[in-house]
Amino acid sequence: MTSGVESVTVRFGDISALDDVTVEARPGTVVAVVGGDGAGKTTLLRTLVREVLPDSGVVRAPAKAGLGFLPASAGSWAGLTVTQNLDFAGGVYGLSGETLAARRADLLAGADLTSASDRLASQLSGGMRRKLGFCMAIVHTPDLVVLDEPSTGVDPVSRIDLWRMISETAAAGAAVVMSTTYLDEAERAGHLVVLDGGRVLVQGSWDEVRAGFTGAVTRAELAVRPQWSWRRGRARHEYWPGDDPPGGLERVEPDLEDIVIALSLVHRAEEVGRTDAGTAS
Ligand SMILES: Nc1ncnc2c1ncn2[C@@H]1O[C@H](COP(=O)(O)OP(=O)(O)OP(=O)(O)O)[C@@H](O)[C@H]1O
Repeated sequence: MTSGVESVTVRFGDISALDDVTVEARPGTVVAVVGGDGAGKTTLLRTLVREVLPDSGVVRAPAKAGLGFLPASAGSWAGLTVTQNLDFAGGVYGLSGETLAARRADLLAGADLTSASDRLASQLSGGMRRKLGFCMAIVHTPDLVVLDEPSTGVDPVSRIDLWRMISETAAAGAAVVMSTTYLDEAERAGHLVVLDGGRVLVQGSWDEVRAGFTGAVTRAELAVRPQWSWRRGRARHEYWPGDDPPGGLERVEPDLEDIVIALSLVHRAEEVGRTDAGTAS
C-alpha cells in the first residue's frame, strides 16, 4: 500500500499550516520534507500519523500497528534505561520474549548503542538519544516510518549512523517520510518535498528538482538586491529569476539550499503581491 496525503489542507485558526498538499510515500523509498521555520513540515508528518485531522483532503496510512513515529521531541523516556525504553516500545506492539530480545539486540548493535544499554536515556548524548528514539519508532518493523527532524542537533558521526539506519529501513521495504533541516542530507533522499507557507513549492527526485529550477544564482561579497540574497559562508548568493544576471557576476551551480531559499523568496514575493492586490481592490 502506498501511504500519503492527497489535497490535504490543515488550518489552525487563521493560519493555513498545509494548503492543498499532495505527497506520496512509496514502500522502499525515503521522502525528505524540507522548508524554513513554520513551513508546515511537522504538521504534514503529524497529519500522516493521524495526530492532526485535516480540514479537507485524504490521508492514506497504515493502522497504528503499521506506523512508526519519531516526534520532534526526544521520543524516549528520560527516566528509563535504553533497554527499558526499547522493551516498553516493543511491548506496546506485542513483542515479547526471545523475539523482542533478538530485535532489541539487532537495533542496539545497528545504532552502536549496545554498550549504553543500561544507561538512563537522560544520560545519553543528544545524538545517542535520537538514535534510541529512532530504534523505538521502528522496533515493530512498521510499514510507514515518520521521522520529525531525526538528525537535528546530532553530531556528524551519529548523523551518518542515523542515515545508514534510515536507508536500511527503506531498503527493507518501509516507506520513510522525514523532515530535515540539513539540506545536504535531504539531497540523498529518493524524493524531496519543498514546503513554504504550507504549500508544496516543488517535489521530485533531487535530479528532477534541480532540472526544474529556472533562473540563475550568483555569488558576490555584497548583493545587488539584498532582498533577493542570502548568506553562504563568507559570500552572499543572489537569485535572478530571468536567468540573466548582470555581466561580471560569478554564477554558481545552485545546490538544494540555494534552490529552497530562492523558491521560498519567489513564493513570499508572490504572496505579498497577492495581498497587495487584494488590499488595492
Ligand atoms: N497546534 C498548533 N496550533 C496553532 N498553530 C500551529 C499549531 N501547529 C502548527 N501551527 C502553525 O502552523 C504553521 C506550520 O507549523 P509547523 O510546525 O508544521 O512548521 P514546521 O515547518 O515544522 O516549522 P519548524 O521547522 O519551525 O518546526 C506555523 O505557522 C505554526 O505556527
